Amino acid sequence: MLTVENITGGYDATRPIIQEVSFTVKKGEILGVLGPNGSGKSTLLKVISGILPSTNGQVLIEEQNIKHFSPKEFARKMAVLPQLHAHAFSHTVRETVALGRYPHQNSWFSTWSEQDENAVKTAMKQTGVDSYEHTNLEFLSGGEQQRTFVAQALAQQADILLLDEPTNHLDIAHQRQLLDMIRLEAVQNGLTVISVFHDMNLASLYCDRLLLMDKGHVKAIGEPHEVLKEKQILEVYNTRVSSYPHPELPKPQVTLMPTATDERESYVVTKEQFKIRDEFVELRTEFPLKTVSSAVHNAGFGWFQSFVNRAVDLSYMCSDAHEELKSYLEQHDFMPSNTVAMMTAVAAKHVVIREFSNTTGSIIVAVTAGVGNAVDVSRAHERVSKPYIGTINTWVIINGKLTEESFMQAMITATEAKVKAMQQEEIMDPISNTIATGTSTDSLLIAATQNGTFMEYAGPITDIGKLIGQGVYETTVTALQDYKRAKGRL
Ligand SMILES: Nc1ncnc2c1ncn2[C@@H]1O[C@H](COP(=O)(O)OP(=O)(O)OP(=O)(O)O)[C@@H](O)[C@H]1O
Repeated sequence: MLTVENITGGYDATRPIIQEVSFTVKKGEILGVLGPNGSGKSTLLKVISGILPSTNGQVLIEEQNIKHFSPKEFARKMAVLPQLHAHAFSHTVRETVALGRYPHQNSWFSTWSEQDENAVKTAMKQTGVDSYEHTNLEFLSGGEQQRTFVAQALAQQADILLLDEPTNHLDIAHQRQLLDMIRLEAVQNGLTVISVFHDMNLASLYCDRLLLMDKGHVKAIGEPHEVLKEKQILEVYNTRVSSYPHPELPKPQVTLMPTATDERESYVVTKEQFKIRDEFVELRTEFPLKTVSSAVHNAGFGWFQSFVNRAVDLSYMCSDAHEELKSYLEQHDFMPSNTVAMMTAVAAKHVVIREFSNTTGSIIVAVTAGVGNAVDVSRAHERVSKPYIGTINTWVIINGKLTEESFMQAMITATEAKVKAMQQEEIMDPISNTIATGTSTDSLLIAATQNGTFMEYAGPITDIGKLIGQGVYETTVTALQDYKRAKGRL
């Protein structure tokens, strides 16, 4: 365990750079150090590693003050990758890495052991520099040089590793490779790591805890979600960020919010922009719309400029509907990465498109309703049969600026309105013989221009919620009546 106790220090005793810094790092833990330029991150590492003096406080390794270690003893405890290297360009990669073995030798290179050899070879392999071990550093790229210096620090086989921007110069693949490897060393071999990062997202992904420096002081220390708070980042960096979850890991990620004004002009989507083709309904917009949907293609949140509701034959069967739909979009001149698409068994000509407005703004609702597969969701557990095609696809396009909360509430409001329409039209679940709440494959899309009226909430008592409720209900009722008419039931 490394303990930093109330450390104050810097380059000049009369002007301490870091002040009263305290924290502990457990064995096998990775602590990421963040902070703006000049906040004292590198200075902190230099004071911890004894390169710079402290005027107050102490650094302890396993409860022993580092001042009591001999230089070689200390080097076996702690290895340092500095931010700026004294580039020994005339050395080969192997020679540079071998320098890391210095603390393990009695006299300079005279006792090169098998253990030294193995440590150098392993470190070169771990960092992927073994293939150019005999090349002089001057002939390597910045990233390759960086990895050689990391290899040197690893070859030192110290218990604690201090890294100053280890991913400097590295491409995304080498960033991942290096940090995966360091994480593995921490988890499997108990390597303790303190590393300076500029990239908050990488730090969040790979570190157990983060320490945020501000003007030489510790502003915050804790797990990534405790440190990467929007307000805290704004205070320290004077920069607005937005935090979002990593898609696979419980690690927050942040994205920069530019101060530059939005170049998009104010614009609205109108009903006339919808086109009904033979095989699909399409909407193409001038600017991307922020969208959340359960569509087949590009579900979830995103920004998209074209929207497709494709009619397929009742017998449509495909082992990979995602791929098939993607090539269909390409064939029909849609850019798949910029398009949300869903499928229906209802002919495109049966789509019902309506525009609704009140003082808050306007929305357009488009519904295709096929209810051959109607289900009462509260009785669905009684079913064993596989679903067949018969889907209600609902689009709600909103001229306004929604929060994420409103997007979610808009989905609930629209779903409730659809259920009410099913009730109104007495659409039955043929198996339970109760009123259906939808079909087993319904899809919903909410898309907003993100300019115009700010809509913080979209529940039924808000102006926008009222529009969605009325709009989805009335449009769905009409679509259901059309469906019945088409089936000759009315
Ligand atoms: N060699 C030096 N002599 C005197 N002062 C220095 C020296 N190096 C840095 N400083 C000062 O110490 C302060 C902190 O610098 P430090 O390098 O620790 O910041 P940092 O957080 O690592 O910044 P960066 O993100 O830019 O690498 C700065 O105000 C800087 O001017």
